[in-house]
Amino acid sequence: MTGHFFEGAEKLLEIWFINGNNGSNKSTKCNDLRNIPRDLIEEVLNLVNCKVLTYAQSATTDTYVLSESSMFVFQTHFILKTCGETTLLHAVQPMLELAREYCGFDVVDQIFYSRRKFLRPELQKAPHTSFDHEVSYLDSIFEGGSAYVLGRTNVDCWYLYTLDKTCVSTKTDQTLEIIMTDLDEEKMKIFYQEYTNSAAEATKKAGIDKLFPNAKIFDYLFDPCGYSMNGLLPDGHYFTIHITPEPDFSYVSFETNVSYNQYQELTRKILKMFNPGKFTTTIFGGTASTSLDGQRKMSLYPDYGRIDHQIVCLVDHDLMYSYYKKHPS
Ligand SMILES: C[S@+](CC[C@H](N)C(=O)[O-])C[C@H]1O[C@@H](n2cnc3c(N)ncnc32)[C@H](O)[C@@H]1O
Repeated sequence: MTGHFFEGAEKLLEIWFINGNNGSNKSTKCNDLRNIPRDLIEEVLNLVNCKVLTYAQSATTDTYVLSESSMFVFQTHFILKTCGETTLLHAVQPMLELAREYCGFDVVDQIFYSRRKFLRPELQKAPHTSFDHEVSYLDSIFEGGSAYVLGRTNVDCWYLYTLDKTCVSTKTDQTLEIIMTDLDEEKMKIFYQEYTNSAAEATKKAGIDKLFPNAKIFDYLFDPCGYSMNGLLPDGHYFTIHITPEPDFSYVSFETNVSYNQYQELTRKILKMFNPGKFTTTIFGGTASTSLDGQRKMSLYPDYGRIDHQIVCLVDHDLMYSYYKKHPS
């Protein structure tokens, strides 16, 4: 394979912290990741090989649109999502040090590192050259890590690394991620500067602004093509969409932490918006949030066959992975 290529598949890292020193494991006002100076966050992002394109703050969240995807910083956790040939895991150790120094967070409550199988793994830089190398890297930092692979390793699969322990703060959290490939070429034209003048116009044309009408949207249209957006909802929830529209390796991801009861409807809207040939959904939930049981029966979509469907029950979280392929027309 030669010529232009971009690895859309993101590496996704989420780290939750607690203050082990105050006995109660409760965070105080000083225990806040948003206290880390912005220039130090940017230094960490340099190590990962990505740049900040836009930065904004809400009452609950600092949000960064990056040259390769996104970062969200909340009081007790952060989410870093980077694509291309970035070296996301180089952010782990520096972020642990910054969290200790500026926020008094001396204990990692939980970590989730996940990604889909890369299209071209041979282009990745260490430690991302294989999942085994990523696991060894994380094992050198954390104790009690567990590594999982879901889906078919010879077709399409999804990897996860997490800590095998009970957690304090993540039990009520939930996340939906939809990863789409083989996208509709007509729909992907929206995300080329040749057809669309600005990021705001792309957001409108695609209907992204209608997904959560009360969201504040931070969007970016790349030259000559490509699109990234972060959305902040008034209640502190987020959503984020990243688009690689080139037909030979098209890729779109959608992620949100809004509540479970919206997932079915949201997935339908996203499928209509992008019309992928294949997609996976991962639904992640703390065991204290609404049970995944309802999702299990609901997650069927008319134009698609569900090829794989796996449920993993971790110590404090349940995870549902599903892989779908469009029916031949
Ligand atoms: C950063 S965006 C979205 C990333 C996201 N992970 C995805 O693939 O859905 C990637 C798209 O922007 C294009 N692009 C243009 N200039 C870029 C740049 N300087 N850095 C990263 N991507 C760029 C790529 O070719 C690709 O189509």
